[in-house]
Amino acid sequence: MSASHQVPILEFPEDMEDLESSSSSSSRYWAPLCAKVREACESHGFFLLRYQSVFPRTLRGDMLVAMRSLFDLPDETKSRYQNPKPYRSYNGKCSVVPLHESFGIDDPHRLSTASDFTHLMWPHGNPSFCEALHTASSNMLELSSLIMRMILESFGMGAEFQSHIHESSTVFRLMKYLVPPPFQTTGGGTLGMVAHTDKNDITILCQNDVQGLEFIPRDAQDKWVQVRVPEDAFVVIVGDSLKAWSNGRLHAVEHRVVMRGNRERYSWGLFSIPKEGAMIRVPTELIDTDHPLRYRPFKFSDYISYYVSNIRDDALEVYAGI
Ligand SMILES: O=C(O)CCC(=O)C(=O)O
Ligand SMILES: [Fe+2]
Repeated sequence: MSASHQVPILEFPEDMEDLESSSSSSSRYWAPLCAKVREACESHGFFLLRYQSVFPRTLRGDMLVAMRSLFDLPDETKSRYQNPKPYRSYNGKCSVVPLHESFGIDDPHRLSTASDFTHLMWPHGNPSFCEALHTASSNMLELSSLIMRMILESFGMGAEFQSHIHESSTVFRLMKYLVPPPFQTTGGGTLGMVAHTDKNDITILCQNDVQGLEFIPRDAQDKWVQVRVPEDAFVVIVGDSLKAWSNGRLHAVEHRVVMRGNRERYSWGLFSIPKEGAMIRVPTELIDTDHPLRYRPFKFSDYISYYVSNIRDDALEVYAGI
């Protein structure tokens, strides 16, 4: 892996909450950290993040137990979860990526939502699953809002743009990748998730210790690079909506999952998405002679509808590019 393809690893300190406060001594640390987040989002479109206090080891363990219990349910039970919105319903072993299974749940940081989903899967309840889902999504939502705030501040934008954060909701995705058949495990591996850019603002992913995530570096448009995600790290990914909002300064990285070896992979992620009806509009602060306007204003929901019916790699440019 060449130096430019090294994935940035950031670490947020345990006392992050104190740093966020605006006193001048803490801002000496806060501002450089915001700049590092922005730099990673501009140069790579994603980064690895260590931030123990958001996701202690015990919660990771609880999430993995919870996910195993969910995906071990009979297909018939899992298929009860149907949702008309794209990328939500139980999606199992489809013909394009037969190794992949997933659920997408809207806002399970609300206890009632986590509980409804749990009761649909386990009519007699499953308190430990519900607790893990609710806590994981609440903590990851907090982290996602923090990262959005850091990005805004790195562009010199303060409270007046906080609406961009508040006008977002979330989808929490639970994913399992099956072991590829033995004849497919050698060489290039088997595709677990097709190449794509995320369509939302920011994605925060966690996984078990089975690797598989790959990305195309910003400066090498045709070369896939494997990422080794440490077990205690998050992967933070910039999506198309944030790229558009930033007038193309931030990079929405193309990524995919390739399965090799003989162990199952589990991952879970919080996708922050603009709220129903919210417009994505480049702020005037991000338009200048070096950065002429690249995207027209658009509604996220319209963009998703366009993407779902056209599925193309250059969807953002074709749909909203100027
Ligand atoms: O499972 C992973 O690590 C990646 C998932 C992903 O890229 C997605 O759901 O958009
Ligand atoms: Fe993705």
